[in-house]
Amino acid sequence: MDNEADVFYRQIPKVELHAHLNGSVSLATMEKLIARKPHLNIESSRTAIHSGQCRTLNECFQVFKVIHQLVDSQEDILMVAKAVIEEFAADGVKYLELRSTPREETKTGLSKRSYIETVLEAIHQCKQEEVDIDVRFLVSVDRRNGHEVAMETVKLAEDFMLSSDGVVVGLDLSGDPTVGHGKDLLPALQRARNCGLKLALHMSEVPSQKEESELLLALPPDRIGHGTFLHPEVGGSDGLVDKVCKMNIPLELCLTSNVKGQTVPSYDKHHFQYWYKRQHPCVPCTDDKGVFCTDLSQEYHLAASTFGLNQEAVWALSQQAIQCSFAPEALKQKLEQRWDELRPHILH
Ligand SMILES: CNc1ncnc2c1ncn2[C@@H]1O[C@H](COP(=O)(O)O)[C@@H](O)[C@H]1O
Ligand SMILES: [Zn+2]
Repeated sequence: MDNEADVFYRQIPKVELHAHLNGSVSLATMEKLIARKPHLNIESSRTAIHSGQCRTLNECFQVFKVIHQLVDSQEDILMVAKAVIEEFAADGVKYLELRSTPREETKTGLSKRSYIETVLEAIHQCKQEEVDIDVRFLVSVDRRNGHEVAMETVKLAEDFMLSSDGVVVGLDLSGDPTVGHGKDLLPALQRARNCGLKLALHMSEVPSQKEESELLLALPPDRIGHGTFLHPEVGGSDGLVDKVCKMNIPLELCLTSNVKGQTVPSYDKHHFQYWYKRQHPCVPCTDDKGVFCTDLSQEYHLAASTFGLNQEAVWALSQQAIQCSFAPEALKQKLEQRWDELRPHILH
Protein backbone atom coordinates (compact mmCIF):
# COMPACT_ATOMS: atom_id res chain seq x y z
CA MET A 1 0.00 0.00 0.00
CA ASP A 2 1.61 3.23 -1.09
CA ASN A 3 1.96 6.28 1.10
CA GLU A 4 -0.27 8.67 -0.80
CA ALA A 5 -3.18 6.26 -0.56
CA ASP A 6 -2.49 5.71 3.14
CA VAL A 7 -2.75 9.47 3.70
CA PHE A 8 -6.13 9.58 1.94
CA TYR A 9 -7.66 6.82 4.07
CA ARG A 10 -6.33 8.42 7.23
CA GLN A 11 -7.53 11.89 6.22
CA ILE A 12 -11.11 11.04 5.36
CA PRO A 13 -13.42 11.57 8.30
CA LYS A 14 -14.78 8.24 9.51
CA VAL A 15 -17.50 6.74 11.65
CA GLU A 16 -16.77 3.60 13.69
CA LEU A 17 -19.87 1.67 14.71
CA HIS A 18 -18.55 -1.74 15.74
CA ALA A 19 -15.67 -1.69 18.23
CA HIS A 20 -15.43 -3.94 21.30
CA LEU A 21 -13.49 -2.10 24.00
CA ASN A 22 -11.29 -4.97 25.17
CA GLY A 23 -10.66 -6.15 21.62
CA SER A 24 -9.53 -2.65 20.64
CA VAL A 25 -6.59 -2.32 23.06
CA SER A 26 -3.41 -1.39 21.16
CA LEU A 27 -0.07 -3.12 21.61
CA ALA A 28 1.33 -0.05 23.41
CA THR A 29 -1.48 -0.09 25.98
CA MET A 30 -1.25 -3.85 26.29
CA GLU A 31 2.42 -3.53 27.23
CA LYS A 32 1.52 -1.04 29.97
CA LEU A 33 -1.07 -3.46 31.34
CA ILE A 34 1.40 -6.34 31.26
CA ALA A 35 3.96 -4.22 33.14
CA ARG A 36 1.31 -3.52 35.81
CA LYS A 37 0.63 -7.24 36.25
CA PRO A 38 3.95 -9.06 35.84
CA HIS A 39 2.72 -11.95 38.04
CA LEU A 40 0.30 -13.01 35.29
CA ASN A 41 3.27 -13.82 33.07
CA ILE A 42 1.42 -12.87 29.88
CA GLU A 43 3.34 -12.08 26.69
CA SER A 44 1.92 -9.44 24.36
CA SER A 45 2.18 -11.94 21.47
CA ARG A 46 -0.77 -13.77 23.05
CA THR A 47 -3.11 -10.79 22.88
CA ALA A 48 -2.97 -10.03 19.15
CA ILE A 49 -3.12 -11.78 15.78
CA HIS A 50 -0.44 -10.29 13.54
CA SER A 51 -0.44 -9.84 9.78
CA GLY A 52 -0.55 -13.10 7.87
CA GLN A 53 -1.63 -15.02 10.96
CA CYS A 54 -5.07 -16.55 11.33
CA ARG A 55 -6.87 -18.12 14.25
CA THR A 56 -10.07 -20.06 14.43
CA LEU A 57 -12.92 -18.06 15.89
CA ASN A 58 -12.68 -20.26 18.95
CA GLU A 59 -9.03 -19.29 19.44
CA CYS A 60 -10.03 -15.61 19.15
CA PHE A 61 -12.30 -16.08 22.14
CA GLN A 62 -9.38 -17.52 24.11
CA VAL A 63 -7.52 -14.28 23.39
CA PHE A 64 -10.34 -12.26 25.01
CA LYS A 65 -9.98 -14.35 28.17
CA VAL A 66 -6.31 -13.37 28.40
CA ILE A 67 -7.13 -9.68 27.83
CA HIS A 68 -9.85 -9.79 30.49
CA GLN A 69 -7.24 -10.98 33.02
CA LEU A 70 -5.20 -7.89 32.19
CA VAL A 71 -8.14 -5.46 32.36
CA ASP A 72 -9.84 -6.16 35.67
CA SER A 73 -10.01 -2.93 37.68
CA GLN A 74 -11.53 0.54 37.33
CA GLU A 75 -8.03 1.93 36.89
CA ASP A 76 -7.34 -0.44 33.98
CA ILE A 77 -10.69 0.26 32.31
CA LEU A 78 -10.18 4.02 32.53
CA MET A 79 -6.73 3.79 30.98
CA VAL A 80 -7.79 1.38 28.26
CA ALA A 81 -10.96 3.26 27.30
CA LYS A 82 -9.19 6.64 27.12
CA ALA A 83 -6.37 5.20 25.01
CA VAL A 84 -8.80 3.47 22.64
CA ILE A 85 -10.83 6.66 22.13
CA GLU A 86 -7.66 8.72 21.51
CA GLU A 87 -6.38 6.14 19.02
CA PHE A 88 -9.63 6.17 17.05
CA ALA A 89 -9.52 9.99 17.01
CA ALA A 90 -5.91 9.92 15.77
CA ASP A 91 -7.05 7.65 12.93
CA GLY A 92 -9.59 10.24 11.76
CA VAL A 93 -12.67 8.77 13.42
CA LYS A 94 -15.06 11.65 14.20
CA TYR A 95 -17.86 9.57 15.69
CA LEU A 96 -17.36 6.34 17.62
CA GLU A 97 -19.82 3.88 19.09
CA LEU A 98 -17.86 1.86 21.59
CA ARG A 99 -19.31 -1.33 23.07
CA SER A 100 -18.29 -3.43 26.05
CA THR A 101 -19.57 -6.19 28.32
CA PRO A 102 -19.87 -5.04 31.94
CA ARG A 103 -17.97 -7.47 34.19
CA GLU A 104 -17.62 -7.85 37.92
CA GLU A 105 -14.32 -8.79 39.54
CA THR A 106 -14.50 -9.47 43.24
CA LYS A 107 -10.78 -9.16 43.85
CA THR A 108 -10.61 -5.57 42.60
CA GLY A 109 -14.07 -4.56 43.80
CA LEU A 110 -15.30 -3.98 40.26
CA SER A 111 -19.06 -4.19 39.80
CA LYS A 112 -21.00 -4.15 36.53
CA ARG A 113 -22.31 -0.71 37.44
CA SER A 114 -18.85 0.70 38.22
CA TYR A 115 -17.57 -0.90 35.02
CA ILE A 116 -20.03 1.14 32.95
CA GLU A 117 -19.46 4.25 35.07
CA THR A 118 -15.74 4.02 34.39
CA VAL A 119 -16.19 3.75 30.62
CA LEU A 120 -18.50 6.78 30.79
CA GLU A 121 -15.88 8.63 32.85
CA ALA A 122 -13.27 7.91 30.15
CA ILE A 123 -15.64 9.28 27.50
CA HIS A 124 -16.24 12.34 29.67
CA GLN A 125 -12.53 12.97 30.24
CA CYS A 126 -11.79 12.74 26.51
CA LYS A 127 -14.53 15.30 25.88
CA GLN A 128 -13.06 17.61 28.55
CA GLU A 129 -9.63 17.23 26.99
CA GLU A 130 -11.16 18.21 23.64
CA VAL A 131 -10.24 15.03 21.82
CA ASP A 132 -11.81 15.58 18.40
CA ILE A 133 -14.38 12.77 18.47
CA ASP A 134 -17.96 12.20 19.60
CA VAL A 135 -18.39 8.95 21.51
CA ARG A 136 -21.49 6.94 22.37
CA PHE A 137 -21.68 3.67 24.27
CA LEU A 138 -23.48 0.39 23.68
CA VAL A 139 -23.78 -2.04 26.57
CA SER A 140 -22.90 -5.57 25.46
CA VAL A 141 -24.70 -8.77 26.38
CA ASP A 142 -22.44 -11.81 26.18
CA ARG A 143 -24.65 -14.55 24.75
CA ARG A 144 -22.82 -17.28 26.68
CA ASN A 145 -24.21 -16.03 29.99
CA GLY A 146 -27.85 -16.81 29.28
CA HIS A 147 -31.20 -15.21 29.97
CA GLU A 148 -30.85 -13.98 33.54
CA VAL A 149 -27.59 -12.14 33.04
CA ALA A 150 -28.91 -10.70 29.79
CA MET A 151 -31.97 -9.33 31.58
CA GLU A 152 -29.82 -7.88 34.37
CA THR A 153 -27.58 -6.22 31.76
CA VAL A 154 -30.57 -4.76 29.92
CA LYS A 155 -31.85 -3.22 33.17
CA LEU A 156 -28.44 -1.66 33.77
CA ALA A 157 -28.33 -0.34 30.22
CA GLU A 158 -31.81 1.10 30.69
CA ASP A 159 -30.73 2.93 33.88
CA PHE A 160 -27.70 4.39 32.16
CA MET A 161 -29.63 5.35 29.06
CA LEU A 162 -31.72 7.58 31.33
CA SER A 163 -28.85 8.96 33.42
CA SER A 164 -25.88 9.31 31.03
CA ASP A 165 -26.89 12.47 29.15
CA GLY A 166 -27.48 10.49 26.01
CA VAL A 167 -24.12 8.70 25.97
CA VAL A 168 -25.58 5.19 26.41
CA VAL A 169 -27.66 4.67 23.28
CA GLY A 170 -28.02 0.97 22.76
CA LEU A 171 -27.41 -2.67 23.39
CA ASP A 172 -25.05 -5.07 21.62
CA LEU A 173 -25.48 -8.84 21.47
CA SER A 174 -22.10 -10.51 21.07
CA GLY A 175 -19.93 -13.33 22.39
CA ASP A 176 -18.96 -16.71 20.99
CA PRO A 177 -21.62 -17.46 18.35
CA THR A 178 -21.23 -21.21 18.87
CA VAL A 179 -22.36 -20.92 22.50
CA GLY A 180 -25.95 -20.38 23.63
CA HIS A 181 -29.04 -19.66 21.54
CA GLY A 182 -30.57 -16.31 20.70
CA LYS A 183 -34.09 -17.57 21.38
CA ASP A 184 -33.38 -17.60 25.12
CA LEU A 185 -32.39 -13.95 24.94
CA LEU A 186 -35.40 -12.68 23.03
CA PRO A 187 -37.33 -11.40 26.09
CA ALA A 188 -34.31 -9.37 27.23
CA LEU A 189 -33.72 -7.95 23.76
CA GLN A 190 -37.41 -7.18 23.37
CA ARG A 191 -37.38 -5.32 26.66
CA ALA A 192 -34.33 -3.32 25.58
CA ARG A 193 -36.06 -2.37 22.36
CA ASN A 194 -39.27 -1.38 24.12
CA CYS A 195 -37.48 0.99 26.47
CA GLY A 196 -35.80 2.80 23.59
CA LEU A 197 -32.36 1.19 23.47
CA LYS A 198 -31.12 0.68 19.91
CA LEU A 199 -30.17 -2.90 19.06
CA ALA A 200 -26.91 -3.85 17.32
CA LEU A 201 -26.89 -7.62 17.11
CA HIS A 202 -24.17 -9.99 15.96
CA MET A 203 -26.00 -12.26 13.53
CA SER A 204 -25.06 -15.24 11.36
CA GLU A 205 -21.37 -14.92 12.19
CA VAL A 206 -21.10 -18.70 11.75
CA PRO A 207 -23.11 -20.95 9.37
CA SER A 208 -25.27 -22.67 11.99
CA GLN A 209 -27.30 -19.60 12.98
CA LYS A 210 -29.99 -19.48 10.29
CA GLU A 211 -32.91 -20.21 12.58
CA GLU A 212 -31.58 -17.83 15.22
CA SER A 213 -31.24 -15.06 12.64
CA GLU A 214 -34.90 -15.53 11.66
CA LEU A 215 -35.90 -15.02 15.28
CA LEU A 216 -33.66 -12.00 15.83
CA LEU A 217 -34.83 -10.34 12.62
CA ALA A 218 -38.37 -10.39 13.96
CA LEU A 219 -37.39 -7.98 16.76
CA PRO A 220 -36.08 -6.31 14.48
CA PRO A 221 -32.51 -5.13 15.19
CA ASP A 222 -31.44 -1.59 14.23
CA ARG A 223 -28.11 -2.86 12.89
CA ILE A 224 -26.56 -6.23 12.14
CA GLY A 225 -22.99 -7.18 13.07
CA HIS A 226 -21.24 -9.33 10.43
CA GLY A 227 -24.23 -11.17 8.89
CA THR A 228 -21.62 -13.34 7.17
CA PHE A 229 -23.92 -16.28 6.46
CA LEU A 230 -27.22 -14.54 5.75
CA HIS A 231 -27.21 -14.82 1.97
CA PRO A 232 -28.09 -18.00 0.06
CA GLU A 233 -24.66 -18.41 -1.61
CA VAL A 234 -23.20 -19.35 1.79
CA GLY A 235 -26.11 -21.34 3.18
CA GLY A 236 -28.40 -18.50 4.27
CA SER A 237 -31.61 -17.79 2.38
CA ASP A 238 -33.37 -15.36 0.07
CA GLY A 239 -35.95 -14.96 2.81
CA LEU A 240 -33.35 -13.63 5.25
CA VAL A 241 -31.85 -11.31 2.64
CA ASP A 242 -35.29 -10.00 1.66
CA LYS A 243 -36.12 -9.12 5.25
CA VAL A 244 -32.82 -7.32 5.82
CA CYS A 245 -33.28 -5.40 2.56
CA LYS A 246 -36.95 -4.53 3.12
CA MET A 247 -36.25 -3.19 6.60
CA ASN A 248 -33.07 -1.54 5.32
CA ILE A 249 -31.06 -2.74 8.31
CA PRO A 250 -27.43 -1.58 7.96
CA LEU A 251 -24.64 -4.14 8.17
CA GLU A 252 -21.47 -3.58 10.19
CA LEU A 253 -18.77 -5.30 8.13
CA CYS A 254 -15.34 -6.18 9.52
CA LEU A 255 -13.05 -7.49 6.77
CA THR A 256 -9.86 -8.17 8.71
CA SER A 257 -11.71 -9.69 11.65
CA ASN A 258 -13.59 -12.14 9.43
CA VAL A 259 -10.53 -13.18 7.42
CA LYS A 260 -8.25 -13.54 10.45
CA GLY A 261 -11.00 -15.33 12.37
CA GLN A 262 -11.42 -17.60 9.33
CA THR A 263 -15.16 -17.27 8.85
CA VAL A 264 -14.39 -15.77 5.41
CA PRO A 265 -11.71 -17.53 3.29
CA SER A 266 -10.14 -14.40 1.70
CA TYR A 267 -10.75 -10.67 1.28
CA ASP A 268 -12.15 -11.03 -2.24
CA LYS A 269 -14.71 -13.55 -0.94
CA HIS A 270 -15.97 -11.18 1.75
CA HIS A 271 -19.74 -10.62 1.78
CA PHE A 272 -19.13 -6.86 1.54
CA GLN A 273 -19.34 -7.44 -2.23
CA TYR A 274 -22.73 -9.17 -2.08
CA TRP A 275 -24.44 -6.42 -0.11
CA TYR A 276 -22.60 -3.45 -1.60
CA LYS A 277 -23.64 -4.53 -5.11
CA ARG A 278 -27.24 -4.47 -3.92
CA GLN A 279 -26.70 -0.91 -2.64
CA HIS A 280 -27.51 -2.05 0.85
CA PRO A 281 -26.06 0.18 3.62
CA CYS A 282 -22.67 -1.34 4.51
CA VAL A 283 -20.46 0.17 7.20
CA PRO A 284 -16.78 -0.85 7.35
CA CYS A 285 -15.77 -1.42 10.98
CA THR A 286 -12.77 -2.77 12.91
CA ASP A 287 -14.48 -5.13 15.43
CA ASP A 288 -11.31 -5.61 17.52
CA LYS A 289 -8.55 -3.35 16.23
CA GLY A 290 -6.09 -4.53 18.90
CA VAL A 291 -6.64 -8.26 18.54
CA PHE A 292 -6.72 -8.14 14.72
CA CYS A 293 -3.98 -5.48 14.39
CA THR A 294 -5.93 -3.11 12.18
CA ASP A 295 -7.48 0.35 12.23
CA LEU A 296 -10.45 1.89 10.46
CA SER A 297 -8.32 3.57 7.76
CA GLN A 298 -6.93 0.18 6.88
CA GLU A 299 -10.41 -1.35 6.70
CA TYR A 300 -11.52 1.34 4.21
CA HIS A 301 -8.32 0.83 2.25
CA LEU A 302 -8.89 -2.93 2.13
CA ALA A 303 -12.51 -2.54 1.02
CA ALA A 304 -11.46 -0.08 -1.70
CA SER A 305 -8.52 -2.08 -3.03
CA THR A 306 -10.33 -5.42 -2.92
CA PHE A 307 -13.57 -4.26 -4.54
CA GLY A 308 -12.25 -1.48 -6.77
CA LEU A 309 -13.85 1.55 -5.11
CA ASN A 310 -12.65 4.96 -6.24
CA GLN A 311 -12.17 7.89 -3.85
CA GLU A 312 -15.72 9.17 -4.45
CA ALA A 313 -17.14 5.78 -3.54
CA VAL A 314 -14.99 5.57 -0.42
CA TRP A 315 -16.15 9.01 0.63
CA ALA A 316 -19.80 8.04 0.07
CA LEU A 317 -19.24 4.89 2.15
CA SER A 318 -17.89 6.86 5.11
CA GLN A 319 -20.62 9.51 4.83
CA GLN A 320 -23.38 6.91 4.66
CA ALA A 321 -22.21 5.54 8.01
CA ILE A 322 -23.44 8.74 9.72
CA GLN A 323 -27.05 7.86 8.94
CA CYS A 324 -26.49 4.27 10.15
CA SER A 325 -25.33 5.48 13.56
CA PHE A 326 -27.42 5.75 16.72
CA ALA A 327 -26.51 9.42 17.10
CA PRO A 328 -29.40 11.84 17.69
CA GLU A 329 -30.58 13.83 14.66
CA ALA A 330 -28.79 17.04 15.69
CA LEU A 331 -25.45 15.24 15.95
CA LYS A 332 -26.01 13.48 12.62
CA GLN A 333 -26.56 16.89 11.05
CA LYS A 334 -23.41 18.28 12.66
CA LEU A 335 -21.44 15.33 11.30
CA GLU A 336 -22.92 15.72 7.80
CA GLN A 337 -21.84 19.34 7.87
CA ARG A 338 -18.35 18.39 8.93
CA TRP A 339 -18.11 15.92 6.03
CA ASP A 340 -19.28 18.62 3.59
CA GLU A 341 -16.71 21.10 4.90
CA LEU A 342 -13.83 18.62 4.74
CA ARG A 343 -14.68 17.17 1.34
CA PRO A 344 -13.03 19.84 -0.91
CA HIS A 345 -9.83 19.62 1.14
CA ILE A 346 -9.52 15.86 0.82
CA LEU A 347 -11.18 14.76 -2.44
CA HIS A 348 -9.34 15.93 -5.55
C1 LIG B 1 -14.42 -11.76 16.51
N1 LIG B 1 -15.85 -11.69 16.52
C2 LIG B 1 -16.61 -11.51 17.65
N2 LIG B 1 -17.81 -12.12 17.70
C3 LIG B 1 -18.60 -12.04 18.79
N3 LIG B 1 -18.26 -11.36 19.88
C4 LIG B 1 -17.08 -10.72 19.88
C5 LIG B 1 -16.21 -10.73 18.76
N4 LIG B 1 -15.15 -9.97 19.06
C6 LIG B 1 -15.34 -9.51 20.32
N5 LIG B 1 -16.50 -9.97 20.83
C7 LIG B 1 -17.05 -9.76 22.17
O1 LIG B 1 -16.37 -8.68 22.79
C8 LIG B 1 -15.74 -9.10 24.01
C9 LIG B 1 -14.46 -8.32 24.23
O2 LIG B 1 -14.76 -6.96 24.49
P1 LIG B 1 -15.43 -6.43 25.85
O3 LIG B 1 -14.86 -7.22 27.00
O4 LIG B 1 -16.91 -6.62 25.71
O5 LIG B 1 -15.03 -4.99 25.89
C10 LIG B 1 -15.54 -10.60 23.81
O6 LIG B 1 -15.39 -11.27 25.04
C11 LIG B 1 -16.81 -10.99 23.05
O7 LIG B 1 -17.90 -11.14 23.95
ZN1 LIG C 1 -18.04 -7.91 17.06
